[in-house]
Amino acid sequence: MRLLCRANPSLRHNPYLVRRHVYTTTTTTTTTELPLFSSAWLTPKPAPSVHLHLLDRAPFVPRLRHPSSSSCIPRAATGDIIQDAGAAAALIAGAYGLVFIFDFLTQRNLIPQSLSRKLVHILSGLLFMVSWPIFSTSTEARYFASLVPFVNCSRLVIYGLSLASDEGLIKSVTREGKPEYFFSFLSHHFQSIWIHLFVIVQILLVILLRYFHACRELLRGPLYYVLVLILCALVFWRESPVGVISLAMMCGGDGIADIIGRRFGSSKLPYNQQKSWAGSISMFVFGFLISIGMLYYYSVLFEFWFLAHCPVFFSPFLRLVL
Ligand SMILES: Nc1ccn([C@@H]2O[C@H](COP(=O)(O)OP(=O)(O)OP(=O)(O)O)[C@@H](O)[C@H]2O)c(=O)n1
Ligand SMILES: C/C(=C\CO)CCC[C@H](C)CCC[C@H](C)CCCC(C)C
Repeated sequence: MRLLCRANPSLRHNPYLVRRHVYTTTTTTTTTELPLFSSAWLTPKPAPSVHLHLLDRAPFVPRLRHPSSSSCIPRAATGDIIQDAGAAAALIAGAYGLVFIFDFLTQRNLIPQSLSRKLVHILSGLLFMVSWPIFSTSTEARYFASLVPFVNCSRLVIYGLSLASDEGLIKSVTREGKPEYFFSFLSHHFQSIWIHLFVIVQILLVILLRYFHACRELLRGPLYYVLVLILCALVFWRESPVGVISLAMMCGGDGIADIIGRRFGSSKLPYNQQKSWAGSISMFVFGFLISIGMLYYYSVLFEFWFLAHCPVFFSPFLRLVL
């Protein structure tokens, strides 16, 4: 990432890569940039005082919270809430659609179940991450976004515990739709009361599932997967490359390792006969390429915004030809 920033200095000012707080007072404006991998990435944003007003780091539409606003605590505007709720609803529908499409393709024997599962694995996380910019720039946006994997998490738990049945989901995201045993753990860094609550709920859930001890495969890989999506959305969101790179590696790299490894993985790793050189190498190569692609996607989005509001020579496209 440091290399990326050195190669393209404008990335340093990218809101997706660099946490950048801008505070305006009645007399002064202060800008603070944190080092790319500082632990301060995870620290809570300082609470605005009576004289401080947060300027959203908006990639698309920058908005200044007016000093004249009745409340000094930044709250999501109604427009933001409608936008975020709409985006979350659209993505939840999209997730149902994705599972439905791959179930349909598997039912028709157009693709094998193992490929269907890996394509759902690759596409759902990457599409989820690609769609983050449709959420508003309010501080609450990440909570709305994390509703999408949370709804899917609930589906997995409900069907995994056999409280209800959804053959389409089971066929699209499991190996053979057969029950398996479950075990798990969860521990991470968190920054707000909501995230603490989320972790407590998840830990209780894990204890409950361990107690029942007879859970389906839905409660292993797919459950870990959606938990990581929730975690990355809540903790890193669009503000840090850590979440983007983690999801690119988990969704893209790991999914492609399976597809390549199964086809060209005759030469196995010496310490693990389940994994091949072809699979492991493609995990790193494709994971790296997808990470770069995702970071570039976010940097280009920001530059488009910049292009609309700043002198044209900041455009990456014009920079290419100048
Ligand atoms: N580094 C890797 C990773 C995966 N694979 C191939 O992909 C398959 C699935 O690997 P993995 O994704 O780790 O397994 P799971 O998704 O946990 O389960 P499943 O094997 O049922 O897909 C392996 O059996 C192997 O053929 C590989 O060759 N090399
Ligand atoms: C098969 C999977 C993991 C095991 O290797 C992936 C399980 C995926 C979930 C059941 C569905 C997740 C949906 C995403 C949270 C949102 C996708 C949104 C998008 C717009 C399609």
